[in-house]
Amino acid sequence: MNKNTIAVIGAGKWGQALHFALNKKQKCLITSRTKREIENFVDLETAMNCEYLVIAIPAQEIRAWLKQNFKFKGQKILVASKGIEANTGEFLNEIYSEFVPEKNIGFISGPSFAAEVIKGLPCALVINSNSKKIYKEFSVFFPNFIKTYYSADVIGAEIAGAYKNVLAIASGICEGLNLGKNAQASLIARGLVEMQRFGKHFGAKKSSFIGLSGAGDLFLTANSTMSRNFRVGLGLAQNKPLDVILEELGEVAEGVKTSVAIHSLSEQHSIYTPIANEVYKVLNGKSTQESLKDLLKN
Ligand SMILES: NC(=O)C1=CN([C@@H]2O[C@H](COP(=O)(O)OP(=O)(O)OC[C@H]3O[C@@H](n4cnc5c(N)ncnc54)[C@H](O)[C@@H]3O)[C@@H](O)[C@H]2O)C=CC1
Ligand SMILES: O=C(CO)COP(=O)(O)O
Repeated sequence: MNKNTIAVIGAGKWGQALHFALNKKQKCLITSRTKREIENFVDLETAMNCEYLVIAIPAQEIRAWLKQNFKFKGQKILVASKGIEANTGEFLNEIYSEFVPEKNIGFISGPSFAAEVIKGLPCALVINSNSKKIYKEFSVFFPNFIKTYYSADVIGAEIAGAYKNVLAIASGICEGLNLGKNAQASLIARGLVEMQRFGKHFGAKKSSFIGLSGAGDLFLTANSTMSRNFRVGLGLAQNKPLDVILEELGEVAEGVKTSVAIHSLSEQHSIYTPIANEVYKVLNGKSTQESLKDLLKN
């Protein structure tokens, strides 16, 4: 393993933006499945030998990717994905725990559209880890336009980052149906309460939901057409079939699969999650008007 080296794995929108940011203060490598014309692009083996790895591949792909490619040699990992595995309902920290010891892993969260980070625009993010050492070591890599905070609430940050994608779909539907700003603010505020309730069940701290990882990322994503999840909602409001919406999008919208995970986890654990459940149902064919009626019922 090469000491003091860092690589980003996954050269999608977020991987490339993180690579841009992390390449400011020191050399940062990047790799992906297909070769890209990006500065410091390397093959997977070279990247894997770095001491620090930032992994930015979609949540649903992580388990298979780790099984196929990952060999733990003492690397420190920063997970940049936001989602919950649909077919198991497992959180990403649970999946990673089979491959990486807890003291070697952190999760990055907070409001961060890749398109703004790659322009060097300022933002504030949270590195969540059970080890403060991981925060300290990764935070020195970040450039001065990104302020980093520490939190030990891994599950809170994970749930907030994953849940807000589902709520952004709901907010996109609200916008697409022209329900007005009152409705949208109500939806977002109740969404925040809902994700907090869901999180509490799994041991998350309330403070994570009112900070950058929760409210910060939710307000960003649920209010902007820059969000892929929000755009999925806009498409659903126009009665476009989901496969057409996703084909047009051409990038990952994690909320689609995460809604499946939240739906099954909330049924299994009897957690009241009305907004996420309606998103799940609309994604499975329920009309948006019917869904609105059901959400307005007492
Ligand atoms: N784009 C953004 O603004 C932000 C995205 N994220 C999260 O980062 C994650 C990645 O998102 P984006 O980069 O934006 O998506 P993207 O759709 O732009 O790119 C996904 C990348 O993952 C790679 N990939 C897909 N399946 C793979 C597999 N089986 N093995 C290896 N690589 C695979 C693709 O080749 C592609 O490079 C998502 O969980 C997303 O929620 C988090 C914060 C901001
Ligand atoms: O997580 C994000 C911003 O923090 C990106 O959101 P989308 O995946 O909806 O574009």
